[in-house]
Amino acid sequence: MTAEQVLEVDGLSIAAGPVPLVHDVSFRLRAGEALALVGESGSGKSMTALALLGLLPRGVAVTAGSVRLLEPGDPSPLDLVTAGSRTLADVRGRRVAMVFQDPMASLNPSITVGEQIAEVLRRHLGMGRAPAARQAVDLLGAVGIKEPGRRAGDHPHTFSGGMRQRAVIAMALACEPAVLIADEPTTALDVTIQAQILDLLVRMQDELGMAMLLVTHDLGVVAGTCHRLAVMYAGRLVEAGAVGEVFDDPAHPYTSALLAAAPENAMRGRKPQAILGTVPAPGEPPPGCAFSSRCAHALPDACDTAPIELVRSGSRSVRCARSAELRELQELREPAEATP
Ligand SMILES: Nc1ncnc2c1ncn2[C@@H]1O[C@H](COP(=O)(O)OP(=O)(O)OP(=O)(O)O)[C@@H](O)[C@H]1O
Repeated sequence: MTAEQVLEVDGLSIAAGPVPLVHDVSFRLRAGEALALVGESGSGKSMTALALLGLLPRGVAVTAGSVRLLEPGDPSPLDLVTAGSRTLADVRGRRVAMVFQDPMASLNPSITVGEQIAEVLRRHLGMGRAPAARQAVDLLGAVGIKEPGRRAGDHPHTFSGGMRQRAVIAMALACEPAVLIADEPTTALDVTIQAQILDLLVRMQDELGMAMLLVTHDLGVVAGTCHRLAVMYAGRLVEAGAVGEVFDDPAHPYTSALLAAAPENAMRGRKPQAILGTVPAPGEPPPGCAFSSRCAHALPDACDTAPIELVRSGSRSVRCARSAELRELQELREPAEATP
């Protein structure tokens, strides 16, 4: 049986004035499932994540599509794109929570960490002052803060970067949201701390049965953390599927190039190979495939004349005119011979 769907993103498009940034992005999140949204800087991952909670920067707006938050037995799910600011404020932190790269962006420097978490519990769950304070301490303990009773009374600046991110996670999870959106949650942290924070996210996700959208440019983070993977390029989804399947048998040359470029050697035994060239600027999309100018497999007739559609086949989808042929020829997989 498939787990219940908790979030349905359909045809989401985002623009900064006349400049389109994200085009027609669709994906589903199920309870207990982690979906990674990956791609190089500027591919539109953060804009997509921010749009889900109505947090787009000034001047950037959703131009089409819907983000439906589903609840079992609810015949009319909430569309977060059209929801009013009050509804969004109620949903944020209660049903859908977000963790950003910089924990200080989510923490108020002048209020103790315990009070900030308690405030979320009071606001969203209507808890009294004393029980909320006690629950805040429990939450800090649950995310691995030592001596949580004492640390709850400290201000954020007395916490290390990793501990601050743990506190932000405690705050995000305080109301046991159905969906957690984590945008590069470990990018600003030391490598050893990164692994601990990822472990924490996976453990909490599992314990609470949450759905998680993990935005990352780092494929090393995806393996072992996420079940499914959606790859974005120049504002479009170019491939999606189960992590193991996509890693073993990428269907898009861009995914293949990202795997070959991953320092964590997602393609084992190979030296990371940089992807040459640059992403086309948002306002100047080419007529055909946006990756064509960087793709070793592009053919002018097949790839450069008309937009390439996203084609679904079972749980996989891919936007590449030559995908079937290239997979058949094993052109996109890890080369058999590993270089020492
Ligand atoms: N405030 C803004 N106004 C207009 N355009 C923006 C704004 N912020 C970002 N963009 C543009 O939107 C596009 C998508 O950016 P986005 O931040 O979503 O990419 P990303 O994949 O998350 O990259 P990164 O990992 O660097 O954050 C980029 O072309 C970027 O220049």
